[in-house]
Amino acid sequence: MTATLTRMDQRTSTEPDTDGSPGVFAGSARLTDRPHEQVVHMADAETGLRAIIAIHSTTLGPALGGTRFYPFPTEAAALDDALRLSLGMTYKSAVAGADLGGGKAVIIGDPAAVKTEALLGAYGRFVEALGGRYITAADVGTDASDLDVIGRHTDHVVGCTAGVGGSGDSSYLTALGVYESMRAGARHVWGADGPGGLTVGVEGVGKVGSELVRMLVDAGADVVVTDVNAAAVGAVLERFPGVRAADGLGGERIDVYAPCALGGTLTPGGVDGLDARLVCGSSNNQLSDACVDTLLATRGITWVPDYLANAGGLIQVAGERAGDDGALVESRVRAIGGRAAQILDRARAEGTTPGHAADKVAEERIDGA
Ligand SMILES: NC(=O)c1ccc[n+]([C@@H]2O[C@H](COP(=O)([O-])OP(=O)(O)OC[C@H]3O[C@@H](n4cnc5c(N)ncnc54)[C@H](O)[C@@H]3O)[C@@H](O)[C@H]2O)c1
Repeated sequence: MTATLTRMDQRTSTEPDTDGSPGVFAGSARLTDRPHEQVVHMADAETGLRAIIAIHSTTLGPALGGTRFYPFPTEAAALDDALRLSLGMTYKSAVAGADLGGGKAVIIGDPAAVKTEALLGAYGRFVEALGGRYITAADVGTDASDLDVIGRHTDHVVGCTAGVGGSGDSSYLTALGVYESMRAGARHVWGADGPGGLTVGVEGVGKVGSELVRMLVDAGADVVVTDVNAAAVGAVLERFPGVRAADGLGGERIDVYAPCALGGTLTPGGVDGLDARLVCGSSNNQLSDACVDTLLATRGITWVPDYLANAGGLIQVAGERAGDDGALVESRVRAIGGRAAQILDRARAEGTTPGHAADKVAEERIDGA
C-alpha cells in the first residue's frame, strides 16, 4: 500500500495563509476560537482512497465521529465539512455528558461507484494508525456493514452489526432523542405535553426521519413529509395512511419544522418565510450561518440546537464502548429531553438564544475539564 499520512496541524487556525488570506482553518469564528488538534489526510493510490480525518478535541476523551462517504466536488469542500462536523461532535459529546471528544472523517467519492472492501480496509488501517485518538462510526454513505469491514483493520470503531458485537444502526435512538427534544420544545413554546395535535413538517424521511414520523403519529401529531426521494415518501405513506406528502415545506402551515435530511437548510432567507414556531430535527449543522440562530429568535421561532437533539446515536455508541445495557442507554437518550428543557429555560432566563446557551453548557464542561 502506498499511503501518505500527512499531519496538517502544525499551523494554528489563527495564522493567515502566506498570501494573507484567512486560510481554510479560519472559515468561521468558531473554527478560529476553538482550533482543531489534528487534521490528517490520506491518499492511497492502490485502492483510490482519499480521506481526511479531523480531530477537533480530545479534552473529554478520544475523538468520536462518523465517516461520511460522499462525492464532494473538491478536497476543500471535503475538508470544510470534516472541520465543521468534527467541531460539532465536540459540542455534541460535551452536552450529552459523554466522556468523548469530537472528530469526523470524510472519504471523497461516490460510495455507489467506488466503495470496495479494499478501500474500506485501507481506511481502517488509516484509523488504526492514529492509535485510538479517533474512533469511527457510521454517517452518510456508510453503514454498520461497512464498519464491520473497517473493524477488521482497526479496534477503534463502534456501531458495527450485532453479529460482530456492535450496537448496529443508530437511527431509532437518534429519532428518540429528537422526539424527546421536540416534546421539551412543545412544552416551552405552547405549554403542551408533546407534539399531539400539532402539525409537524418532517423534511427527509430516511432512516431517522421515518422513525420520527412513527413516533409523531403515535403521539397524535398531524404529520406532513417531504423528501427528494419519492420511494422514501411512498414507504412512509404506505405505513402511515394519515400522513400527507408535500413538495417541500415552504407553502405548508406547520407548527414544527423537523429538518432530517442534510444540513444548512435554515438560511437567512428561509427563516423569513418559515411558518413554524419550533424547529427540532436530526440533521447536523442545520444553520447555514451562525447568524440564523439570532434571526430565528427574533422571529419568535424556538430552535432546539441540532447537536443537542440528535445525540441519541452518539449516546448509543458511547454505551457500546462502556458495555452498558440497552435499557440504560435508552434512558440516557430519553434524558436528552430534560437537557433540552434546561437549555431552552436558560436561554429564556439569560435573554440569549438556545444555540448560544447550548454552546455555553458545552464550553463550561470542556474548559472545566
Ligand atoms: N442516523 C443517525 O443515527 C444520525 C445521527 C445524528 C445525525 N444524523 C443526521 O440526520 C440526518 C438524517 O440521517 P439519516 O440517517 O436518516 O439519513 P438518510 O440518508 O437515511 O436520510 C436522509 C433523507 O433525506 C432525503 N433528502 C436529501 N436531500 C433532501 C432535500 N433537499 N429535501 C428533502 N429530503 C432530502 C434523502 O432522500 C433521504 O431520504 C442526516 O443529516 C444525518 O447526518 C443521523
